[in-house]
Amino acid sequence: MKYYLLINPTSGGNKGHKVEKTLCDFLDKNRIEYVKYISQRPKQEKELAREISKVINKEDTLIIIGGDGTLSNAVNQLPVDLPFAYIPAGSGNDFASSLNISKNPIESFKQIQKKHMEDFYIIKYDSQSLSGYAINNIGIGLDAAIVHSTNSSSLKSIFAKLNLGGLAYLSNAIKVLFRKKPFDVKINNNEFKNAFLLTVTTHPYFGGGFKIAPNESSLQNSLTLVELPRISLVKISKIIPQLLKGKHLDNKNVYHTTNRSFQIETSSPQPIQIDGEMFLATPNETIKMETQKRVIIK
Ligand SMILES: Nc1ncnc2c1ncn2[C@@H]1O[C@H](COP(=O)(O)OP(=O)(O)OP(=O)(O)O)[C@@H](O)[C@H]1O
Repeated sequence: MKYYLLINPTSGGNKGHKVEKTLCDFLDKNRIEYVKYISQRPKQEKELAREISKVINKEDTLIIIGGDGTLSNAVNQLPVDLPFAYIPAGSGNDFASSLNISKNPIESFKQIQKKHMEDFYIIKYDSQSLSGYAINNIGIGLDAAIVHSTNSSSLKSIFAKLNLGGLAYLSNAIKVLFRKKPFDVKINNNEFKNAFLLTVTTHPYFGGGFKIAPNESSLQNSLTLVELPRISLVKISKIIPQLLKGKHLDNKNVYHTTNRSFQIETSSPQPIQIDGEMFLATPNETIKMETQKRVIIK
């Protein structure tokens, strides 16, 4: 029995490397057998996940160490029935928050050692140009533009080092708010005019800790869709404090619904973020999203 560690050392402004060191010192000290797979370049965790899944035995445990992006890339390559564990080392760590996984690496490792397995649900998506799995959320429009702006901002790693991942999103959200144009969209064949923000999520957390869907849970076989039309900036500014308190769904301008699957059709090209990675939806792209069961060791 051994542990397979898949590590992104650069995640969370090099937090991945610190977590690797702390964990490996602990494993060495306690004579626990492990093998390290360290990603040396962006996206290499995909290859490493495929390699590990070919050699790992039933009694072994795969532990993914990195941020939400690393986990998302790895999960997309793993067989759906392969249980895995996760130790967060990102800047936002929304996935870890969703399953209450400790951000202390030794604490979360001790929990993993107990080998408690739990079913949870991620998003399976499919369209003319995109297919795969999302562990957190898929956003179209404003949401994607914010993620794009945050990822390309030099402030992200500074905020990460200060443990303020959410602040990086908030400052970029305010910047993008003034620029993004609304769009028309069909959700399960119902027309929504002037959509501005549209997110489908499998758990509450979004953008480094904001609860966009406070009642959703990864442990539930469901997805929540939240949509906000382009309303005046005065009205939007009233929603921001509500969002910070997790009360925005009470606002009459915010549409939300929970289902096991959604079909979304965009009428114009729109940026899409899938677990923080940017794509572009072509006009009339139909994106189907549904729940997909996975197993976590925690
Ligand atoms: N050695 C490497 N050098 C640079 N980038 C890497 C390396 N290994 C992996 N990556 C890439 O780093 C990107 C960011 O990783 P990740 O999202 O896990 O960290 P983060 O952005 O700090 O955390 P979060 O998503 O929680 O904010 C991923 O797209 C991943 O492919």
